[in-house]
Amino acid sequence: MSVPTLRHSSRHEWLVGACLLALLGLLASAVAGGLPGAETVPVQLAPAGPGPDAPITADGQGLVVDGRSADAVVRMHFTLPQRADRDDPWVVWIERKPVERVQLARDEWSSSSRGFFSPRTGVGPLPTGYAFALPYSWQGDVDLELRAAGDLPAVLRPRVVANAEAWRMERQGVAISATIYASLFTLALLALALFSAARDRLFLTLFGCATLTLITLSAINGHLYQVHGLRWLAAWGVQGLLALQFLLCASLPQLLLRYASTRRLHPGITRGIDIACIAMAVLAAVCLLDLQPLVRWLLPLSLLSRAACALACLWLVLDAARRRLPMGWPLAILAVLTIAAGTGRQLMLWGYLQDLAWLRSGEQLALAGAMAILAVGVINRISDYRDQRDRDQLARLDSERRMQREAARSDLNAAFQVKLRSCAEGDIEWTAFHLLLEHLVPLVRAGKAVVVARGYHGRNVQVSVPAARKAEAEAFLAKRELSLKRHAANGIPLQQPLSAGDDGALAMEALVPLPIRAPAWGMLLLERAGGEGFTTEELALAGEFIRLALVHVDQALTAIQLRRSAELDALTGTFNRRTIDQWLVRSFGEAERDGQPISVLFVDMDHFKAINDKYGHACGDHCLRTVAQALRGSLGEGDLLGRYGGEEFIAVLPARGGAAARMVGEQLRADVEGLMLEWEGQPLRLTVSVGVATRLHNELPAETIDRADKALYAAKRGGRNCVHVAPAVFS
Ligand SMILES: Nc1nc2c(ncn2[C@@H]2O[C@H](COP(=O)(O)OP(=O)(O)OP(=O)(O)O)[C@@H](O)[C@H]2O)c(=O)[nH]1
Repeated sequence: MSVPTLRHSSRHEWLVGACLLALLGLLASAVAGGLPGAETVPVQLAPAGPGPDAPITADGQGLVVDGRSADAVVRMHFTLPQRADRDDPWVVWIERKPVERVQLARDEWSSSSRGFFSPRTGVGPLPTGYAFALPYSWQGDVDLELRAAGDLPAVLRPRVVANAEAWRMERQGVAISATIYASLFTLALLALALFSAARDRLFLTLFGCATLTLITLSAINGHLYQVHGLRWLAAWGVQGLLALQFLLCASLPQLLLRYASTRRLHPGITRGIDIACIAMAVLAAVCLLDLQPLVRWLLPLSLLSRAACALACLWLVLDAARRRLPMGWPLAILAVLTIAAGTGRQLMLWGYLQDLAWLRSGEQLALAGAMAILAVGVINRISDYRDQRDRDQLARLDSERRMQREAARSDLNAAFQVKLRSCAEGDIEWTAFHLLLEHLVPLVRAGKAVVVARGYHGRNVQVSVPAARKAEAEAFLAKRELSLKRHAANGIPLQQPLSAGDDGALAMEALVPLPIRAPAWGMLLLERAGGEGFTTEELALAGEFIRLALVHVDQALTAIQLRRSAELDALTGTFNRRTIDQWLVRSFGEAERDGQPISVLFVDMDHFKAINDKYGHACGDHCLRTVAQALRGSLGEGDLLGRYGGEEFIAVLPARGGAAARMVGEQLRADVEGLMLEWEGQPLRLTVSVGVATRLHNELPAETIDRADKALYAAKRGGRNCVHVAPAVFS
């Protein structure tokens, strides 16, 4: 299947606006949640011992964990005011960062040790920070030792807040994390449903990315290890986190590549992205295999791959936006936001920025938002598939229709060839139009159809379908004959709604003129029930069928004329000598088979040369035609008449013997003698001599003709204008 064209995204602008507004609302609420509450006690960090390199940030607010698993220790100093509410003690609250352990201690008191990868019960389902409740009795100046260690460099900024404030921050974190997880989970389900519906691997990639993002973010937040069945994943520690980040960095550009269909446009760059993605997937595998010599390189490589992934994604979405792909610009904006928030979060982890809620969750919210926008963009493809499917369906229907029409056209052609060949001359037009309607009406879904032709080859023809409504069609045509004739002269097909009849039913009528030469005219009328008109294609088809019918009518008529000119004598219209010879052979064979007599008469005009000489050849021709007509009139149905030579005719009389043949000969002679002929005002008198011969047993046509010829000669010698019957043998 060809790649569907992606379309302009303007119709989703409102949706983009709504999404961005929702996202901004969430961010605003996150920022509000991150502001220090009223009940916060200022904390000052100081070196725990006399050593020169205290692990404290420059502002004196953060403990620096260097990522080498050795404990970093600082002294916290703060002054606790008197608490009114015993149920709301002071709490040391530390942003949840991936550290192995963090603990507080003072004299004999020490808190329990907390760790990112050692999930604890009783901290809520989606913990945001490490909260250590301080004994209620503590008041005034307090010095506490804070210890922390981890495999990743991080800065911990302890805050002393009222318990209620700590819970507020926790609830805030739960709301934001739940929003992110729920949206990613919904997206993953949606992508899976879309994949099963559309069978496009793009949706499968979206599903994979949404799922991977969900897992990675929940791992980065430490929530993944809170899930009872997934606690074992914590065994991988930081390397598990890095592996997930590598995988995510490998999958996001792949998703964007598919979304942007850039593969075909920039093969070099996309091949580079592919190779980088494969390298990141390999690094993810290395993380999980825990290959010790490589471990120290994994963290810088992870930062590098995140930067590379960010750049690749930015390039892809900017390219998509430039090409005006659906959701291109909103996605580009969110990509920039995600990268900015991700950079801020990393700076926060390293201690360059304060622990603010929007820095904590901004990247994740922006990433989830970008995935949602991307999902909207790729869902747009569904309509492209639908358009493509509709186009395919139309093309299939069109080709089916073409094939059907082509088949009907060749059927019609074959029918014309078979039926018109065996048609009598007078039936050719009617038969052709009938065949035309028979083939056309089902194709154009016409309820009724009529072909009317006036003066076509000198004939008036009218054919209607269904035949049962012929009388109705005739009455209808009689009323409109004049207007139809006028329209036929235009030669342009048209259609018009028919005025509703008594039953109120609507109908469309198409008029397709027959291209025949004036003064003849003709029209094809098609009627379809209902308001649906005939398509241009249907009218064109009707025109084409009409032209085909007219061509075949002309061919059939020409064939008949050719046949006739080959069989008949051009001057007299009687059979020519070749035809008569063929008929004689056939008739003699039949007489032999049936045991019937057969006679041959030779009729020769008397003194014809004298007429020619006296009045000219035109007069002679006229006499020949007139005599031929008279002879034809005197012969019976089954008798044959032909011109055998100049002024000599032959008549073949099947089933008649000598006496009957002689009588016919006498009749012919008398009829010619009785002709009242005139030429240029002068009366002409014509006579003929007739020689008769009846077939003898086993006699061949040539032999009988020979005897008839001799009998004619005898008649001529006997004074002309008489009949002589040939004896069996001339003496
Ligand atoms: N006008 C005309 N004359 C023809 C045609 N074919 C033959 N003829 C003429 O017919 C005449 C035949 O003459 P003849 O064979 O002498 O016979 P005849 O004059 O009829 O004399 P008898 O047969 O002996 O009575 C010739 O003059 C031919 O030119 C034709 O098609 N048209």
